[in-house]
Amino acid sequence: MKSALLIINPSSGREEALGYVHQAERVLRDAGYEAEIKQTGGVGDATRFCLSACEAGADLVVSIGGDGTLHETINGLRGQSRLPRLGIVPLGTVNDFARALHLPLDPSEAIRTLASPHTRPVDVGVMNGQLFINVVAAGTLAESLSAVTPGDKSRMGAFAYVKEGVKELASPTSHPLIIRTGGREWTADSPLFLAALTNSVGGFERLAPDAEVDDGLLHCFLVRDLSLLRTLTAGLSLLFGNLKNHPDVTYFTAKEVSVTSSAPVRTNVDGEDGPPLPISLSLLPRRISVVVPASD
Ligand SMILES: Nc1ncnc2c1ncn2[C@@H]1O[C@H](COP(=O)(O)OP(=O)(O)OP(=O)(O)O)[C@@H](O)[C@H]1O
Repeated sequence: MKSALLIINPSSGREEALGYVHQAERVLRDAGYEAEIKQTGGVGDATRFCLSACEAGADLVVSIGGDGTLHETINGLRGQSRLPRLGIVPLGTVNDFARALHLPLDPSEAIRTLASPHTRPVDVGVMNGQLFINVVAAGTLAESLSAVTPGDKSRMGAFAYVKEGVKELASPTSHPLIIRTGGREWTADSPLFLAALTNSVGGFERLAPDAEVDDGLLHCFLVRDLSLLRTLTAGLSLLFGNLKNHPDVTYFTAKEVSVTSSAPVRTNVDGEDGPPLPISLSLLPRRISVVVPASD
């Protein structure tokens, strides 16, 4: 019999995940899995649960929660030679990765998808030895996203991020950032550097419209110091999927990038607080197989 581990974060999004446990168990049992269920209680649990499932030879690991739970779950796959397939039931606030993969955003439909025999290989990012699945951001705008509280997320959903972002955009602060890739180098006072693996960042599905989950590239945006007027035009470019062409944005793709600063600058990785700069980014092409609907 095949084995599956369901990792459930009861606090994700609007705190609805536990209500889907029985349905998920039933779908997996009908698909021939013996399913174990583990509930996270705090930071690092999803990583530990996933790691022990890998070591026990699990065929499928399912993340039931938001992007943060998914981020912790995939970090349990680090260094493993035989990887289980990854199932995703998006129950977070934004669910960027599920959007990028065109997975069903309706939890019941996503649970039915777990029985699908189809998978799609996806790239995984590496930042200072940690894995990420969606995006790394550095700078004051990234810090403002980390200021969103779980209470705000439960109450306001994705609007909680918009609220903090708009507050920061009204008077953005910049830090001196140095970006290096291959033989190239950029230095700029910047409120934001982004490296995205997928097109969906913070719920904006048009931020990096060229990014594919399996293209083997980091899609990088360096935003230079902006006046309020230019901030507004950059906001519009973001909405219309044209950010990379904005005159104050440097866009490039790379397989490896480093970001340093002479100032203390924090990062945000997959929507969660990350380490301070310096960071080194790279990726593992098509490393994880994600269960997708039959039509994908
Ligand atoms: N039982 C728990 N109570 C509180 N926090 C938890 C619990 N289990 C895990 N966590 C923490 O929840 C965070 C992940 O939340 P997740 O991203 O899944 O939901 P979200 O923040 O609502 O969604 P999104 O990332 O889309 O904004 C991680 O920091 C994790 O350590």
